Formats: sequence, C-alpha cells, structure tokens
Amino acid sequence: MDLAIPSPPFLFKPQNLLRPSLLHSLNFESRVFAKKPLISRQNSRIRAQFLDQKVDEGFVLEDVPHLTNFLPDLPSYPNPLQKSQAYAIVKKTFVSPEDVVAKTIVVQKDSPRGVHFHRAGPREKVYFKSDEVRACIVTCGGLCPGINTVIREIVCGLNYMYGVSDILGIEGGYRGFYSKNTLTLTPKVVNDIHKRGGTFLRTSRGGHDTQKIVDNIQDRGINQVYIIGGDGTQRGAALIYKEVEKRGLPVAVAGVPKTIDNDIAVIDKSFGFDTAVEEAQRAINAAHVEVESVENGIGIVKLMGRYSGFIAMFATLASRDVDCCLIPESPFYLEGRDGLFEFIELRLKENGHVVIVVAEGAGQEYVAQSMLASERKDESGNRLLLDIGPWLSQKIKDHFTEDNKMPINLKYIDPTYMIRAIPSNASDNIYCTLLAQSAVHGAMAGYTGFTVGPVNSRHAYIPIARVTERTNTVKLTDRMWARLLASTNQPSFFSSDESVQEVTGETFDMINNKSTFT
Ligand SMILES: Nc1ncnc2c1ncn2[C@@H]1O[C@H](COP(=O)(O)OP(=O)(O)OP(=O)(O)O)[C@@H](O)[C@H]1O
Ligand SMILES: O=P(O)(O)OC[C@H]1O[C@](O)(CO)[C@@H](O)[C@@H]1O
Ligand SMILES: [Mg+2]
Repeated sequence: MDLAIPSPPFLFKPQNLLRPSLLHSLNFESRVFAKKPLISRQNSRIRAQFLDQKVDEGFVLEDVPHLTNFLPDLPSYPNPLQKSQAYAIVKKTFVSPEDVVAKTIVVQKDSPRGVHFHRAGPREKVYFKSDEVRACIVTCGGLCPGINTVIREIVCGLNYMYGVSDILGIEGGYRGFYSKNTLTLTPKVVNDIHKRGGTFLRTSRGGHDTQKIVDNIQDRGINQVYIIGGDGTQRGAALIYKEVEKRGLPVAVAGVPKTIDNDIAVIDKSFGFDTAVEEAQRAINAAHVEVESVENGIGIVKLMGRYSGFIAMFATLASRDVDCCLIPESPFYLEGRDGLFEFIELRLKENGHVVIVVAEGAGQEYVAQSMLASERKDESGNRLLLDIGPWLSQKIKDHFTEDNKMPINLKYIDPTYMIRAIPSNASDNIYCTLLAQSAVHGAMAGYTGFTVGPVNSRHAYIPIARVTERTNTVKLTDRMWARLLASTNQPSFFSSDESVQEVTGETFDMINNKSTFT
C-alpha cells in the first residue's frame, strides 16, 4: 500500500503530531495499528522520520474531538487558573496536550508502544469565557454511590476554578431536557448533597431523543453539557455530541462514566464500586453469622451485576466467608461430578455451613429454561433479568430434601438495592472529585465527545466510543478470577478437556449471545 504523505508544513504543526486523523491520512488504522500495522515496516520508518521521531513505531493516540475540529475560528483565552489561589504554587499548573497515558503498562522490551490517551487536567488555553458559560448536568441510568459527589464537584469546580455561575440541573435523566424545568445549581445548593445516596437530579431509563435534546440545548443557550451515566448513557452522549457537531454548535459534551456493575471498558474502575463492595460485606457477614449458628446452614447472597460479575467477585475476595461465587461470565452446573450440589455437600460435611454469593446475571439460561419466560426489556432496552436467587435457593432445597438426603437450613439474602443506594465512601468521594474536576478542565479546554476516567491510575480523556464499544467483564483467563478460585477453593465448573476460550467471554458476547450452559 503506498503512503500518501501530507505536505511537511501540515505534519510539523505540534497539534497535529499525534492525532489519529493524521495517522489515517498516512494510511494507518489508528486503533489496530499497534497489533496490525497496515503499512510495511519500511514505510513506518519513513513516517517516523517525518514526525520528528515524536511518534515511535507502534505509538497510537486515541485522540478526543475538539470544538476547533468543526469550529476552526473559535477564539481561545488564557486559562483563569493562572491566577487561581489553588494552583498558585503548583509546579506545573497546566497539562501539556502531549502528555499521554498508556493503556497497557506491562510490556516487553520489544513491544510496540501501544495505545495512549490524553492525560486529563487543566490546559493553558480555554475556549470559553467564564461569564459566557452556561453549563448543565444530567444523570441517567441506575443509581450508584457517589453521583451526588460528582454533581457537587462539577458545580464547585466550575465555580471556584473557572468563575462559572450559570449552571443548570436537568431533572430526571435524558427526558428531563425536553419535559421538565431546570434547576439552578450553585455551590450553596449542592453543598451537602454528597452526604446522601441517590442522585439530587433524579434519573430515568429510556427517553433519549437526540433531536429534542439538542434542540433544547440550543434553545436554552447551553454550551457545556455534563452527562453522568453508564454505557447506555455514554452512547446517548456520543449521539448528542455528533448532533451538536452536525449543527456546528459551540457546545462541549463531557461524559462521566457511572456504573455500579463496573462494566465500563478502558477505565480502571467505576466510581461507587468500592462502596458497593464494602456494603456487600454486611450482607455476606449476615449470611455467614446465620448459617454458622445452625446445622447445615446454607447462605445465599444475591448481588448486582447484570453481565459483569465484578461486585460478586470483589465482595467474595474481600470477605473470606464465601465458599462459592457464581458470576455471569462463568457457566456453572448443579448436578454431577464437581457440580455445585456436590461441592455444597462436601463443605457442609467439612464445615457445617456454606455461603454462596451469586451475581444477578449468573445462570440466566437455567432460570429461563425452568420458567419458560419470554424476554422482557426495560425502557432503555436492557434485558430484564430473571431472578436467579429464589430459583437457586429452591433448587438447592429440592436437591437436599429429595429422599431425605440431608437436613439443611437455607437463608436467602437479597441486598440488591442496598448496595447502590448509599452515599459513597471516602475513597470513592475523592475519586468522584477527580472525575468531576477532570471533566470541567476538559470541557473548558474545548474538548468534546469525551469521557473521563483513570487508566492505570492516571486520569485521562477517552473518546466516548472507546468506552462503549465493549462491555467490561470478568475475564476467566485473567489472574483475578484464578485468585478467587484459589481463595475459595470452589470448583471452576469447566473440565480440563473443555477449551478455556469457550468460557472466557472473549469468543462470545455475553449480552447478545449468551453462553451455553451444560
Ligand atoms: N444506544 C443508545 N443510544 C442513545 N441513548 C441510549 C442508548 N442506550 C441507552 N440510552 C439512554 O441512556 C439512558 C441510560 O441508559 P441505561 O438505562 O441503559 O443505563 P446506563 O447508562 O447504561 O446505566 P446503568 O446500566 O449503569 O444503570 C437512558 O435514558 C437511555 O434512553
Ligand atoms: O432496577 P433498575 O433500577 O432498573 O436497575 C437494576 C440494574 O441496574 C444495575 O444496577 C446497573 O445500574 C444492574 O446491576 C441492575 O440489574
Ligand atoms: Mg448499562
């Protein structure tokens, strides 16, 4: 494939150095380049020379859109943080646009440099005058500890760091844009909200109508939109950003990823997750206390996790009282050798009790088969899950009472909403503050269509599409699941002759094409 090299003056502009658009113009496919260069090695050397050796072979930047991409004449201003007391003695007040965060930090000597994201933080120039900003904040999807902290810190960050005072709250999720009046948000109004669970702005599922939302943004003169929500919400945010771009509006769209399930890709962990895992300990502890006090006690705790078993996995690892953890990514079976029934019987004989943690999305096929249920969806189009908890409890009861096999004492605990309807803990609060401030710095700097989040502990600006293109799930081939199996000593539920690939979630999509249960 021949290399169509743009003229050097274009190439050597510093702002062009690392952009994927440039890589595209050089016949690179930015995202797969690290693994699969589309040009020959010789050509890539030519390219590296042209780029003043700033772009090494295998370096990929996941650029985020900027308002000047479609509004080239947009004026910029010195960042008011230059005069901020908060940043007065910071050594390096501003983050260079060339500071990047590596997606993969465990590498070999000869590995390509791989994918990188812009480091989040204040930029030297901003593209909004403080008194011309009209920002809005919306929260969508399910609840999660820490949403109120993010709202509070966006409001306070805009006001204290950038002198912005015109901030609106959109009530009740996406549909609030076109069906509700707005709330006025000031540091005073949001002062205490981080101490409460839930969302001060309320939330909803469904109701995303891009045209109506952007009409409303335009009508109200909003020029910064902060959207807090999960994968569905971020998909909606991407559509809003695209429509804003199509209409040529000077509106920055910033996403803050929120999900109790920790199912958002790329970022290290979602806010509120640690709080939820901590709260889950209380339920697990209660189950343990109950079953320890009776003969042949079996405790079952159901935790959230639609397609991703992170809450169940981390709650199990943290607790040490859990004998077996069942997650959507790891098919399990009940009967026969190394099945769940055999394992329970063994533990009862050994310890007199057993605690099982089950993620709500685990074993859905089983429940569906036994209930002959048809698929139902919520307003956002998410599949409504069948209740694995009572189903599993009943199956275990039936098994042990059949032929008077063994007298058992089964206690079922379902703390589902309790783990997400609480305020965030201290570390999540700090995390939420960083997310909010990063989002504010990014929007003020003119970035748009981006989401914020920590990548290998460094906060970064990530193109929205990167966090929505796949669901973050527990990889059975990763060490963390092995650590759990080593800690509980539970069966892995796959036999050695079975290909691990078949059960890792890497070869099939857990959402659309569920795994087969044997
Ligand atoms: N593909 C999509 N395109 C546009 N909007 C979407 C899309 N998917 C979901 N939305 C909108 O995003 C909002 C939230 O979506 P959803 O209910 O799926 O929750 P979420 O953001 O994924 O959060 P969580 O799953 O963590 O509760 C809803 O208002 C929904 O209409
Ligand atoms: O009942 P709701 O509020 O729609 O939300 C339940 C779902 O939301 C989640 O908490 C994700 O936000 C899932 O774990 C759960 O299945
Ligand atoms: Mg979701």
